[in-house]
Amino acid sequence: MLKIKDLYAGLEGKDILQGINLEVKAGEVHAIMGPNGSGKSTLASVVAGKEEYEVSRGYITFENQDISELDPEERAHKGIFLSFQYPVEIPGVSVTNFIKTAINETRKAKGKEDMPASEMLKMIKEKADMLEIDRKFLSRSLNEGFSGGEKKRNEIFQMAMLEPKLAILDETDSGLDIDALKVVANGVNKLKSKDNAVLVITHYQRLLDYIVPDFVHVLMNGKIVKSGTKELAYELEEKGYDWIKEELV
Ligand SMILES: Nc1ncnc2c1ncn2[C@@H]1O[C@H](COP(=O)(O)OP(=O)(O)OP(=O)(O)O)[C@@H](O)[C@H]1O
Repeated sequence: MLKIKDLYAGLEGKDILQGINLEVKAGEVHAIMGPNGSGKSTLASVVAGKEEYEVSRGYITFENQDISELDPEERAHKGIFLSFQYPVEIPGVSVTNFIKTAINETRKAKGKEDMPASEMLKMIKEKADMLEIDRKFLSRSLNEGFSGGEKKRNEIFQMAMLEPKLAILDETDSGLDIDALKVVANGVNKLKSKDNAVLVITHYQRLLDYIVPDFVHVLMNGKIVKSGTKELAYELEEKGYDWIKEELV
């Protein structure tokens, strides 16, 4: 589904990513871990196509199509979803209206009509129930005065509604209390199928107890320096990153 080959990318002429190789197949969950500043969020942003980032070498393909030149909306329409590290506030636009617009824009890009209102309403109810989201929450202005946990819950609601092929979750565990963490993980797990994939960026092994990864990768200085299974996440939790740095010398 997603193939990243020898990717060098960054900002203002400086490469933060220094030769990333990664393949994510349909049905797989990959976790990216690594010390602060190693390039995890940059990788998420580059895959999602954030405009300030430039690719200087290598390529990214999604479903066998080079997406390196596509803008973020086109990538979203193809089914790539990135949860925002710092969600924007949009006063006057409710959670529900925002997602309705997003869904209909995606349909339009595929040449489909708007989703009928009754179908949309049914889907909103289903997904809100699944994620234990209060109905009152749905009519609030997007992210305005949301607590950290509410922001995350809203992101997962957006993801559940959009049903992306590739969901990239960046720092999803920050600010979540343990119950909210379970709800978020539950949402991700319900989205999981043999046809879609999840890339989850996290600092803590804890989240991976709930969203169980097939592969764990360690990013350091813009490179994937080690890959393994979920056991690697336990090892990192216990030992930190220094032992990997020592292995690399
Ligand atoms: N907009 C920016 N301008 C300048 N430097 C940036 C910018 N965004 C990222 N960087 C730099 O790129 C490097 C990688 O940052 P990135 O946010 O990708 O790391 P990260 O692994 O997600 O870190 P953390 O775990 O702290 O969230 C850092 O040194 C950071 O300072």
